[in-house]
Amino acid sequence: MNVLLVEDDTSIAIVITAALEAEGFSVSHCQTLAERDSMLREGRFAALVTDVMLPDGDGIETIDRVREHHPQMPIVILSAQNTLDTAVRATDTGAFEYFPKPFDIDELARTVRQAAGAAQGQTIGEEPVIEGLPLVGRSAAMQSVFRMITRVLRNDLTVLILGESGTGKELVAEAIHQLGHRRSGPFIAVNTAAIPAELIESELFGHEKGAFTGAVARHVGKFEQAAGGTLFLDEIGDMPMQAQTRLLRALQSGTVRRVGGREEIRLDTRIVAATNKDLEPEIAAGRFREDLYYRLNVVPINMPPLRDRPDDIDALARHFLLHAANEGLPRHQLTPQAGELLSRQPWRGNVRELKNFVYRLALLAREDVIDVESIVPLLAQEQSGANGESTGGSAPYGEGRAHGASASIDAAVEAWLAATRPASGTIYGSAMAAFERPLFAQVLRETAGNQLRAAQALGINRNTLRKRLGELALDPEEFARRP
Ligand SMILES: Nc1ncnc2c1ncn2[C@@H]1O[C@H](COP(=O)(O)OP(=O)(O)OP(=O)(O)O)[C@@H](O)[C@H]1O
Repeated sequence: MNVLLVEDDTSIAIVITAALEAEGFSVSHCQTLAERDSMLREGRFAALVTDVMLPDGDGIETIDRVREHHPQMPIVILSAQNTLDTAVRATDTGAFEYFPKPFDIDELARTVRQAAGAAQGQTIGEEPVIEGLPLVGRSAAMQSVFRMITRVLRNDLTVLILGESGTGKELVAEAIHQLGHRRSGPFIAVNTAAIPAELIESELFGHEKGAFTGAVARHVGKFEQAAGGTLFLDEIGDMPMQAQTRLLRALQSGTVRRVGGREEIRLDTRIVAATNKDLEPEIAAGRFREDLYYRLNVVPINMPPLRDRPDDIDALARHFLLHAANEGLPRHQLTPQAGELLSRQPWRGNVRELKNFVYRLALLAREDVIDVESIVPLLAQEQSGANGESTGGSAPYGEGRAHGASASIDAAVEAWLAATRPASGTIYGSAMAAFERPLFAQVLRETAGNQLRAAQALGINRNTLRKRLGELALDPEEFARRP
């Protein structure tokens, strides 16, 4: 069986060809769309494996030309642009499979074998593509999230999104809605943990007038409001038992009944649920219904914590800087070293914490180009818990790791070493000088520039202080309080 490979990167083409040949295929290779079209006219191929960005155009946009003459031919798409948008564009073509680069070459070869074996082709999706979804993720872990998203867009399978707080669960739910076949309907999000237990059923299922004291009018519940669209049930792990039972009944029967009502209303909504709780222990402890878990967990999507995908951090930080600027904050850029430093932080509050941090940075940074020096003090604050509300999340992190002030000094030292890289043999001297400057500045601030009191507080000789201040170009006058 012959496979046509369209790939302009010769070294990648060589590797793929070898893997496909090992799988028993013969491979015809070309580098442009024009060559692709002419080879397809002339030869017979069991499958097409194509890159997206080619010298004479886009491998996805021009797939219609292939489909016209070869409607049944399985197509496997390879792409270096690992955005959700590309994943969706690729699957919208009805491609057999989409591989973001870098990919596992053996998996690719196996997939082509499967595709050629099945050789049944698929129809071209009719759905237009929504550009510019704000889901950033180039890590392998996020690429598999994107793949899962593309698999549920044309069906109504229930999706359960699992992951720590701030990992992007709600954003993924929105993406499923906006890109899916129900996008013209509403997206209704309910935080089940935020609703008082006694109101939850009425919130979800609605109530009839007079159903209970205070029910002065009929209320249409979230299930009905979401008709034709998507219902996002957030924090499902915190739902009270009784509401769980009613939810299960609704999912089983495909109908809801308003509280105090008799009419059975057919469900017409895709359900996406999410939780940051590990549901299995909740089930074991009798706090979450096992049968409901199985009902919801049809398609699980696991959101990896940010610390497990450091490859995403630089791109996310740049994305948020851009957003901050679009929202009227000063426009900044990030140096590669600064991006690298951010990528090494734990971000216990995940993407939410990073986002808040970047917005604060955008607000506070004085330079247009943000380098390590602007980040270190803010990071130190972040890690000493000064911005506790922004760290969010209950996720356990790094047992045995230093906390509080010592953690912030650790982080500052690590960042400083990474950024300045003093020559071997000079590290101690440079580090002491780097540490002395902010230390002296702080003590001078506290003593309003009084050198005698500063020297006493520091426990050093006044002349030594004066000499060091000169060497460090610190002017005590600057710390004198102005009236
Ligand atoms: N991959 C991503 N790309 C861009 N922005 C993201 C991404 N992931 C998360 N965010 C942003 O981070 C913030 C937190 O995300 P989101 O609210 O979706 O998290 P969550 O997992 O639902 O959190 P919680 O469990 O606390 O509800 C949001 O502002 C969201 O837009």
